[in-house]
Amino acid sequence: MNQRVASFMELVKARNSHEPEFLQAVQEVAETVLDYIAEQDIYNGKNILLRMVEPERAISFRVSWVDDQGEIQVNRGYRIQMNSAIGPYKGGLRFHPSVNMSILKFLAFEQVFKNSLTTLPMGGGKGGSDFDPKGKSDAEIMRFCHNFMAELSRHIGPHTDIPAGDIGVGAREIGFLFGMYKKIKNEFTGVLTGKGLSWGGSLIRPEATGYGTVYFAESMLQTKNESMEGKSVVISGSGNVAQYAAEKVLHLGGKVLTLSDSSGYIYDKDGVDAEKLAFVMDLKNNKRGRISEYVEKYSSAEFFEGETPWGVACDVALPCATQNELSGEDAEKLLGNGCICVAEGANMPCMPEAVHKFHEAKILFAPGKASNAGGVATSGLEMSQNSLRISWTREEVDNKLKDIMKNIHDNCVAYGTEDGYTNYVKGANIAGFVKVADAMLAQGVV
Ligand SMILES: NC(=O)C1=CN([C@@H]2O[C@H](COP(=O)(O)OP(=O)(O)OC[C@H]3O[C@@H](n4cnc5c(N)ncnc54)[C@H](OP(=O)(O)O)[C@@H]3O)[C@@H](O)[C@H]2O)C=CC1
Ligand SMILES: O=C(O)CCC(=O)C(=O)O
Repeated sequence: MNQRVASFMELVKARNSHEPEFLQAVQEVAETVLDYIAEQDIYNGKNILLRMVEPERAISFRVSWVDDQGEIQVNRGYRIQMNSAIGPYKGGLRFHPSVNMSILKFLAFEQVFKNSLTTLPMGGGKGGSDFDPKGKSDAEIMRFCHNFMAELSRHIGPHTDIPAGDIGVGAREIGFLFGMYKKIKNEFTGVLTGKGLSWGGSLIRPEATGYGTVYFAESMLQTKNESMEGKSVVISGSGNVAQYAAEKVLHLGGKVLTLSDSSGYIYDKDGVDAEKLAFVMDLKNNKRGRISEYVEKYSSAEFFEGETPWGVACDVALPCATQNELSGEDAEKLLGNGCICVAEGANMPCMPEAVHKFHEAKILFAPGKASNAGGVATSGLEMSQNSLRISWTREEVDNKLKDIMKNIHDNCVAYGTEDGYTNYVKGANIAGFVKVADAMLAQGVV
């Protein structure tokens, strides 16, 4: 760590000492952006990054609700409104027992850079709750979502802050949240994205994060005259992002070898084909089952309880589950098995030691804030369609998504290439920073 970064991190740590994930995300940006800032006269002495690491607003609130046994339960709800320099706050809601300020601040901070990279006018935010949707009935989920929105509705709006889904928040939860917002405000507006198609949602939004991650990986591979065709691909997770990443890999002629959840991973030596993927989608999205059930249906597969899939030999790895799920040791296994490309579908799934090893080995590595930006970009397209009261076709949205991902890729290359190697982390951080920083400068010290 150079002195500039060390001094900066000392200040940030003094204020956020109990927030390891947030410090991890800030340090990665500081390491790539501070030297760039020092070289640019316009940013020098303006403390822009120091301002960017402080949320404009961090809201924490009580969510009480009644379970199916008539017991009163209490959870904590949050919304971090990180930066609104280039547009209203935008970012998902996560319902998971691990949710706390550190995790949401890291996600909100990354969201600021990601949203800037999309080139759409969206600031960054993130929110959620330590509520665990696993094992809850639909009625319990509905009561929780309604009580969560009863408070959140005071802080959001179509011109202020537009939440969406993330871990544990999918189409069902967005429906319940939207229903309560509409009731409280008595208005039908595009206050959430990821809505159902018949009430303001956009085609391709469910697919967008996974598809976008694979479009990004394909662009990276093309810089080496390679493509997804014929590649073996290891994917973690089996939720929204993993499912549609797997679908796009299949469209492009790749072979999906693994999927996982928090109980372990399945390895299918024959590959997860379209029919098997449809089984997984039904299992996860409707039956809300466990990935281990895959091996009861398909004998070509094995289940590895409590393990992650990074030891399986592959050409391409797509971590699509959660933060810090791929360690330095895992990175060594991937490199040892000849992996040439890693694109993050999840937010910050690779630990810093893993990223360091990928860079050292000079393989293709994309940070989530660039490679998974297709989800929020398509949310931006949903907002445009809501404002214009129109809906674009599937093909129109998919083409816009492809263009946006290509543009993000090219911007990373422009800002991150040195001596013939593209450091996509550096490229994404600087390209994301510049747009937000310029807007902050123009708006003065607010
Ligand atoms: N949805 C979106 O549009 C976007 C999502 N992302 C990121 O992608 C990642 C996945 O999100 P999404 O697919 O929407 O979420 P889902 O809730 O649909 O799926 C999450 C998947 O990750 C697994 N998982 C969650 N926590 C852990 C853990 N601690 N260890 C192992 N596995 C875990 C889940 O398994 P289990 O069911 O057992 O918990 C599940 O398979 C997150 O990092 C999210 O922030 C990024 C951009 C946009
Ligand atoms: O679509 C959105 O607004 C949220 C997407 C998101 O949470 C993310 O990019 O991590």
